[in-house]
Amino acid sequence: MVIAVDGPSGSGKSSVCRAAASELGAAYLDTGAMYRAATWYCLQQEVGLDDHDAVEVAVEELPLNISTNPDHQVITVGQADVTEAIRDASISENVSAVATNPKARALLIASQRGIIDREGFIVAEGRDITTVVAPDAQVRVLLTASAEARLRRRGAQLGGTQDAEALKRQVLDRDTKDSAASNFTEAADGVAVLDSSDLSFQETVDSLISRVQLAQGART
Ligand SMILES: Nc1ncnc2c1ncn2[C@@H]1O[C@H](COP(=O)(O)OP(=O)(O)O)[C@@H](O)[C@H]1O
Ligand SMILES: Nc1ccn([C@H]2C[C@H](O)[C@@H](COP(=O)(O)OP(=O)(O)O)O2)c(=O)n1
Repeated sequence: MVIAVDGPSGSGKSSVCRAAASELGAAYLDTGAMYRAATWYCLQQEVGLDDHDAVEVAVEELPLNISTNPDHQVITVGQADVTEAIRDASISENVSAVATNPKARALLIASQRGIIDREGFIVAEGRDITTVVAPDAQVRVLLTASAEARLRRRGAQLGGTQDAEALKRQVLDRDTKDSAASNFTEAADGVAVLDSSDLSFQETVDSLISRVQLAQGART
């Protein structure tokens, strides 16, 4: 069974999907981490992010490894453990350049489909999982939250280190740029909306799990 979750920045995708996968005993795939790792690699190789062809080449040779264990997330690029580094503000502010590169997307999407097929029982989250990567997923959810809730959550998550302007760039402005590559603001046909604005973290996890259990019941 494949559980596909999309949504804007700070809606809770990574934390909610990781917790739900852990409770369900499923694998977990953070596709945003793959775009972040690709961006880290481009910056490390000093590839100009506006140079589309150079970004393509870099993503083609990207030596990426991403774990699918929800309880132990490790992301490596070659020998470098980039698990922490890809969350840096410098990556958040540059990642849209890779995410809006069509060839880079095609390469990463192919890799994501390979991981999903290999795992079988998996919660995969991002921006285009319900629509492009795994449109046939048995559970398809658009996880949303108000802009205010998303800014507040991201600010708290980063320990109050970012000022309001920086947070806006990393959350709202990035969503605007990313919208050019995929539509994650409206639910496509057959995709259920889960609005987490007024839910606690655990209520959001429980809501996702109950949708999975409903789908599991429908299959037996
Ligand atoms: N329903 C919720 N209520 C309160 N906080 C939440 C909720 N969902 C997520 N969070 C918190 O918001 C922060 C951002 O969530 P994250 O999973 O990183 O979002 P995304 O992957 O969509 O960008 C995390 O610290 C997370 O624990
Ligand atoms: N399936 C996906 C996943 C992420 N992206 C892009 C959009 C985002 O700016 C980056 C990083 O995604 P990530 O989910 O880590 O971002 P947030 O944690 O939600 O802020 O990758 C994408 O285009 N398609």
